Amino acid sequence: MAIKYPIKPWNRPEPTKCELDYADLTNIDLSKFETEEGKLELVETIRHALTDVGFWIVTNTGFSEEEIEQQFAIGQAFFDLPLAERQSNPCDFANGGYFGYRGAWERTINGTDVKDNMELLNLPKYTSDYTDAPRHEIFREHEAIIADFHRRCWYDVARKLFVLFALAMELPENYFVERHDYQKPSQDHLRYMMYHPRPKEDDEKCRNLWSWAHTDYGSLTLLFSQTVSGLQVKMPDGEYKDIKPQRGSIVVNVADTLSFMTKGYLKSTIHRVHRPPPDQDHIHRVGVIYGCRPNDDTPVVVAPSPLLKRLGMYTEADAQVDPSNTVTAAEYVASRVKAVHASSTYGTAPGTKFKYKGLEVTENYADLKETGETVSI
Ligand SMILES: O=C(O)CCC(=O)C(=O)O
Ligand SMILES: [Fe+2]
Repeated sequence: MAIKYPIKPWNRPEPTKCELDYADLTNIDLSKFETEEGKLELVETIRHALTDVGFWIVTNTGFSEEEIEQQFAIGQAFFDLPLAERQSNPCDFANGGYFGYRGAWERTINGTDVKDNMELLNLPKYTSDYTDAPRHEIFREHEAIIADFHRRCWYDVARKLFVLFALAMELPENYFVERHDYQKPSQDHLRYMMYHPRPKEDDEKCRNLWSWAHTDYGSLTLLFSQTVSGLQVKMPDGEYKDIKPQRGSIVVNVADTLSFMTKGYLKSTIHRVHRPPPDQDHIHRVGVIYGCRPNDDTPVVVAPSPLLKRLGMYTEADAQVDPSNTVTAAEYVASRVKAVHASSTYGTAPGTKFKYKGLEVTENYADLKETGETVSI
């Protein structure tokens, strides 16, 4: 059968020559996971890194550089399709749905006339629950490669990190794995993403931000390292630092539900995407991301970790919570997706809170220090 959607090799952009202030992130070398000794060493590393930034560099994940570049190439091929074709299978934001397509230039940014420059496509899991999920023809044609990549993001990377987190928190090894079972329905997705360069004058009107400061909604985000700079993480002192591209590695961060399940011990860290440095600000910035979320029916309750108990963070009230009467991961994520995406504007006033039945995060906000604004909490 003739190939309708050939995937052209992807040319990785050159790293910036500008000097940026990079965050010093702990490296988690997953090749060590395979031996008992190595695994214990990783647990020690994680134990020390758990509470620092909430962002790590994960290496030796089993993905070759070629496999990763192939995913960027698939993303690029999708974004090269005619707009009408890309626009099929839109996300059902009104109902909190996040599988499918979101176009760029659809929303204005926080009171300005500048439009959102971010375009994305989220693919659900390759399991029997999602056989009938709408998928663009290009993805069907390359399904074998994409499905393999999708599954390995979970089995080879997220699963191992969940084991390490559980051990570091003195929980049964599979505590988090069971709550994120790849075979069960969840909002996990593989994302191809593109930021379109915008005129300097437009960027200046929205603080040069391509993605507003935010936390992610699920449990873990796996961001395949890319060479166009811009991703910045908010450090504990409130300053933003850049994430240094490291070919072949994955930048991993904790998101909201995992933070709730650990009473904030694991930090859902605020990050943003800034207009890239001058030698890269004309490049279409392609991203490949795996967003990991708890199984849809997982109650968002605090894990009974002996560590949290010793720290006084797991309280009697946490022990009394009835899991059958609690917000589920699917409910939380859907309500947040709805709040952020089912709107014609993007970005909220500094310090705005998103609340859903007792779960609360600070919503897409510009940095208070930068704006000089204050909020009463
Ligand atoms: O594009 C990036 O580097 C980060 C994207 C991001 O933070 C997100 O999609 O949640
Ligand atoms: Fe994010």
